[in-house]
Amino acid sequence: MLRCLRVLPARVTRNFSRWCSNYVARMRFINRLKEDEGACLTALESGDVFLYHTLAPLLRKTQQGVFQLPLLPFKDLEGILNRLGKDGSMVKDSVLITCTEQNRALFCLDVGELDQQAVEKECGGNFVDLRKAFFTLRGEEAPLVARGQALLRWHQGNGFCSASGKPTTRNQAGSQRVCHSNGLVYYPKMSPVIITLVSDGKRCLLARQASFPRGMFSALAGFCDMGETLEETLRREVAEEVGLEVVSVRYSGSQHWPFPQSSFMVACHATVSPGNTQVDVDHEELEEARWFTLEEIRAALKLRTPPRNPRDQPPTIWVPPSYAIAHKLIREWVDDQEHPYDGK
Ligand SMILES: NC(=O)C1=CN([C@@H]2O[C@H](COP(=O)(O)OP(=O)(O)OC[C@H]3O[C@@H](n4cnc5c(N)ncnc54)[C@H](O)[C@@H]3O)[C@@H](O)[C@H]2O)C=CC1
Ligand SMILES: [Mg+2]
Repeated sequence: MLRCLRVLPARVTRNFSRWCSNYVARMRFINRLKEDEGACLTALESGDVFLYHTLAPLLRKTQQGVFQLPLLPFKDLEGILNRLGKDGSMVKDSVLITCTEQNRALFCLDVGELDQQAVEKECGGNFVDLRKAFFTLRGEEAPLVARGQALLRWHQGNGFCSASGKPTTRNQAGSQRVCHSNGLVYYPKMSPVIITLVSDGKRCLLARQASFPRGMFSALAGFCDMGETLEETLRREVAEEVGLEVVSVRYSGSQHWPFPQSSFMVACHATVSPGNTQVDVDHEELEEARWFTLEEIRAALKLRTPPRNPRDQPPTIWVPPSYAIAHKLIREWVDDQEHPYDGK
């Protein structure tokens, strides 16, 4: 980032430092809310809450036909709960998600114990499956619903201490749970996953699991084993799933992936040597894996995803849509092929 800043005009760097100091203040504020019960409650009372019903987020369709995540001010939500015959103090069960750039704390709450249709009517929206919400929402809202569901799911599944069997209690922010009988503290869990696009210099390797939608191919992925480095996971997964030995690894980026549960996806490019490209697929894990040329990948990237006509014969090859980190890896690979790094 600093290297980029050197070549930016002064106006841009001034704006960046203003944004940066606001960012630092926000991050410190969020951190304080996790530690300070009173401050967190005050932030909730002046903040906004978005809703889930049995882990399905509430969305609202605007007159322009765009789906949005409705944010309900604390007082409004208290009123809605009272009208539905519930004690409004239930809002205090909300879990802290983030703080907006306008410095409003943002929380989420699962109202699964209320009648779904009654809440929908009161709030003017619909509870939809997370997968649909994640694929429909725009910009920043998709990661927010994913994060909210992951935290709520974690709370719902960690109400008891696995050592004592006694109930655990959460802090106001919902960033941890404690067993008071033995002092054990539990934090939300994610499973680290490596996802990698393997290249032989001219082609890239994509695979499909039997559970993927018809025609969809993606990068190779696998969960980290206990004690492994990411590089070790990557080399092992590629060896296990397609029988190839990786010779180099380059980090690309990361993404929280909410399906089927919370995974922390770390995306990397990998290469095998051009003399070692014979694919040997583990059919327990993958239905198919094969090398694709640049032309085939360009054609797949041009398709609308998922395609309108998935029953076509023969099936069209398509790749995950733009919000999936696999898509970013594939686009980067195409860029690298079209504009190879010359080392300068
Ligand atoms: N965005 C994308 O394009 C893709 C995303 N993925 C995601 O990557 C993740 C891992 O991919 P897979 O190929 O399924 O992994 P994988 O190749 O490690 O195989 C899955 C198996 O690993 C075992 N396993 C080990 N640790 C596990 C854990 N913490 N949770 C669940 N199973 C565990 C289970 O036996 C499971 O059947 C999944 O969350 C999947 O949704 C996978 C492929 C493409
Ligand atoms: Mg796998």
